[in-house]
Amino acid sequence: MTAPSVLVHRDQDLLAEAVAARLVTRIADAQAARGSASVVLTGGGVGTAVLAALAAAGARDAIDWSRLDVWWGDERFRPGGDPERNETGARAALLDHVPVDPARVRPMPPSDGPDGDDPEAAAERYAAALRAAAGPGEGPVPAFDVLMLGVGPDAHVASLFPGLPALRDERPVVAVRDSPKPPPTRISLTFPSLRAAREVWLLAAGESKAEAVRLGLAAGTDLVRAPVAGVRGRERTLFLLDRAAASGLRA
Ligand SMILES: O=C(O)[C@H](O)[C@@H](O)[C@H](O)[C@H](O)COP(=O)(O)O
Repeated sequence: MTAPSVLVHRDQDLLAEAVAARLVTRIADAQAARGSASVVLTGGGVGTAVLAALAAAGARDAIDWSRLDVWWGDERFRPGGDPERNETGARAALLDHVPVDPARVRPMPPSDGPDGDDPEAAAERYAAALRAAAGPGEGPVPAFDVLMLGVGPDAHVASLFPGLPALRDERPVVAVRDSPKPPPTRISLTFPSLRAAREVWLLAAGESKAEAVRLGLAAGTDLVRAPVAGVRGRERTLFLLDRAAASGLRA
């Protein structure tokens, strides 16, 4: 686990553009080094703004989209195409506009998918897909090149909410019921899977995130109270913020 570095940009628009530029470089570097790259997407306002900024960036063509694996850190357990699904937002913002290999885009199963309305079975299915994609010596999930996460004002990340049992679950992917943020039923990677990433990028914009960001960086934060403090990359952890989200940090 790596100690986080903090980068602050002026506002959410600039943050999204800067993260999109960083993604181009990160993905192209990983493809040069290992032949392909893997990213884990997040829903939420900033995460989706980053994807839209990437779609609009001329430099996006520096990515070989056909050699990119796309995963999600969490998903709202809703029918395919539902506007609440993180997948739906990511497709509209980016994936529908670039030549990704459809077989390498791995959304979490919807509630009308192969397992029907059974989020536990859907979580197991996603865990099996991750296991199958993991290389030798990588464990139950791949060593993702970059994993992006939003954070809630309550300091949740992915669908790991304060106080819920998913925080202590060692399985790679779990069903979450009773999420305090609607919709109540979700699927989420757990801490061990999130921590398998080479790089973790925590994205936050706006004053409402300032306390969660502060807790995420403070020493000794209780992970049950502030899950954001529990996610670190194996090689690098970045907190990518706008000024308002960074306003609780000491200069
Ligand atoms: O399902 C969700 O709610 C998202 O996956 C969630 O993890 C989100 O990323 C954060 O809550 C930040 O969301 P905003 O950027 O919209 O505040």
